[in-house]
Amino acid sequence: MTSNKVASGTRTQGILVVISGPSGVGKGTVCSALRKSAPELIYSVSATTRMPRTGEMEGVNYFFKSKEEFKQLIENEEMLEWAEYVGNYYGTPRKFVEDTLATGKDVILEIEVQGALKVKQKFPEGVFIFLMPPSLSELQNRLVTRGTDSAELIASRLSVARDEIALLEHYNYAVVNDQVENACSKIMAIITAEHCRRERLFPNISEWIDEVK
Ligand SMILES: Nc1nc2c(ncn2[C@@H]2O[C@H](COP(=O)(O)OP(=O)(O)O)[C@@H](O)[C@H]2O)c(=O)[nH]1
Ligand SMILES: Nc1ncnc2c1ncn2[C@@H]1O[C@H](COP(=O)(O)OP(=O)(O)O)[C@@H](O)[C@H]1O
Repeated sequence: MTSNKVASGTRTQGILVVISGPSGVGKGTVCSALRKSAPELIYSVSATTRMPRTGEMEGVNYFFKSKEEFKQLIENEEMLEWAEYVGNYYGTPRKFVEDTLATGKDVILEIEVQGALKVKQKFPEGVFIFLMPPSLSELQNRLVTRGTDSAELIASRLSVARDEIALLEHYNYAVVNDQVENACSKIMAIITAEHCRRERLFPNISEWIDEVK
């Protein structure tokens, strides 16, 4: 990975990377693989009103909140974005994201599509990556295989997925999650390319070119 410390020694803002896509596409799986392979990326832990699943830990998977607590966070403007998704609230704590970006580190948000589009309004300079399933039938297989949802909830997630895929055009990149390793490699390539594009490697490149002329 590239460093966000520019040659002159000035620290620049990190990149906000938003990984989104329909439920069951593999956002959680891909992000936990990235967490292992690219520990320099910082993951934002969301708040939610949904019940913890077996093995999930407070502050690691989510900050678990009651509906009242969640509404209070919204009122106090502590949420960068929030969305209601299949009957529960999910949101990104604002301060952690802003403080981490200010230290020059890249932050990953793994969030659903409505929330991603709200973040885009506040951080248009972010990198918005839509994780695509290889097909709708494979998406259904993954939701069934995961075994966390009832048939009714799976049908509801699939119906939401069709509307979400229609919003692909608002994203900077689409990555098909065929194999987890492929998806991770593509995401890492995108982040590296974005660093290069923002001239993080040679932020003073024009001065340097003047010097060699
Ligand atoms: N808008 C928004 N969506 C979130 C946030 N955190 C998680 N999500 C999304 O909410 C959806 C439901 O998450 P979850 O209940 O963990 O189910 P799963 O991802 O389908 O296993 C997923 O699409 C998550 O990516 C958040 O902070 N904001
Ligand atoms: N590339 C892949 N190929 C096959 N199965 C996958 C792949 N990525 C994820 N899965 C499986 O699909 C299911 C949904 O993945 P998950 O990460 O929970 O999705 P999301 O976070 O987008 O809701 C899980 O059972 C996971 O093991």
